[in-house]
Amino acid sequence: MDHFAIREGRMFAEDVPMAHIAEKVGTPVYVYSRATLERHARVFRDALSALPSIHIAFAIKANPNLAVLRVLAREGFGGDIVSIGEMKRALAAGMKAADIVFSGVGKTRGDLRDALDAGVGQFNIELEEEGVALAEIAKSMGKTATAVLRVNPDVDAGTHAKISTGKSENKFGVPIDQAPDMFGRLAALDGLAMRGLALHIGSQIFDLDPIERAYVKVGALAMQLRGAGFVIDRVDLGGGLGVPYERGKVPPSPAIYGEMVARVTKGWDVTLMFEPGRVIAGNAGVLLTRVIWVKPGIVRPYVIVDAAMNDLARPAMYDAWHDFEAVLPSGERVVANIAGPVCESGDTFAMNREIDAVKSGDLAVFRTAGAYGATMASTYNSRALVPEVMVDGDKFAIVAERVVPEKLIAAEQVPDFLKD
Ligand SMILES: Cc1ncc(COP(=O)(O)O)c(C=O)c1O
Ligand SMILES: N[C@@H](CCCC[NH3+])C(=O)O
Repeated sequence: MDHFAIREGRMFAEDVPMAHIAEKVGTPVYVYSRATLERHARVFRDALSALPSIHIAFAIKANPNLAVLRVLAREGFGGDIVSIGEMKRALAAGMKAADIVFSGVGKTRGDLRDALDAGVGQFNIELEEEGVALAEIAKSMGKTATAVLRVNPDVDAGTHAKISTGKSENKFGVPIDQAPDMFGRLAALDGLAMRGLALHIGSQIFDLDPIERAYVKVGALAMQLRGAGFVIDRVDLGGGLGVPYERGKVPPSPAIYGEMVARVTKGWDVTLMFEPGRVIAGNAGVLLTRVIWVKPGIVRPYVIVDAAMNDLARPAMYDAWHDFEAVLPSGERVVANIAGPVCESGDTFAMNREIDAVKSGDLAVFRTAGAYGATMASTYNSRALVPEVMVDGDKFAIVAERVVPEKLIAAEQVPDFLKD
């Protein structure tokens, strides 16, 4: 069921007309559907229901909005964090510290201390020195940190180069051939309880084969370590499942993924942990925008919208596709380019795309913008920070306000030495 559907000629978010949100909040604005988020959380959980023991930690980087995290906390999800800022958000949204997994290659000693202090449930160690530091800090605090070693299985996830994380040249995880000895050295440290392994080979993955190959490698390593006498009671399988950005390009469903996981991990006798981000939030949000001008071009017209690369960075960063649809479609279609107002040629959402015909003042949405959308927004060109709205049936609420230039200017100062 699509919660951003055209009914009686106009687009709704659940039961709220999109035009109503634009009128009340202005544009550009991210619009999230609570019902979609809940459905995605349940579909993902149900897909793993055959597994004996699981823990799902939403990858907070995908969408750290407090209301979004609150919905997922109520669905029993923990959080996968990569910063103390994300930890603070997870806790503020009602996730339990024990359900938080701390990933990331650049946790500082201060980060490790803050996370231990808060009672974070699992540390995914990305290099030996980090593990040694974690052990020392935990010991000095009279604590024991529960940890797993993130391995880099050297598998190509077949995704965009900038979002691949499991190849040997990527910065993530320790080389799998060095993992057995490193695990042994870390397991011997006071202050650290090494309990298993983690991996995550990339994002927006459409092919389950590389994921399966990576899981098989990590499973074999887990069994080898257990055979050597180590306690291995958890394996964190990461996230990465793709979503359909473009009609007709459909990734493997969570159910198919769940069947593969059940088959590959049979007999592992561990708690399996998952860190889904995009698959939960991606299609639970759209970016609502208004057409400023339609500029005749030499080759094609440019539809200039009031959203820009600072609001939705994915097209500029990864040449990513986001479907563009009019809120009041006339049925007429045109081929056009779509661009934002930012002073960069890269501020282009689509080139030579067949889209709904739109004119100045019309509303439209970029779809599949609920993950890696608002969270990657900036204020480049001194534009306001884009606001976020959540819809729940026929109600909606602003869940992040538009941060206007006056507020941004108020956080800056001209120093005394420049005041004369
Ligand atoms: C360690 C880790 N876990 C989980 C995720 C979430 O990935 P996705 O949003 O593709 O599910 C990422 C991002 O790629 C990640 O780096
Ligand atoms: N930000 C990326 C995904 C990165 C995933 C985090 N490791 C995207 O928008 O597709």
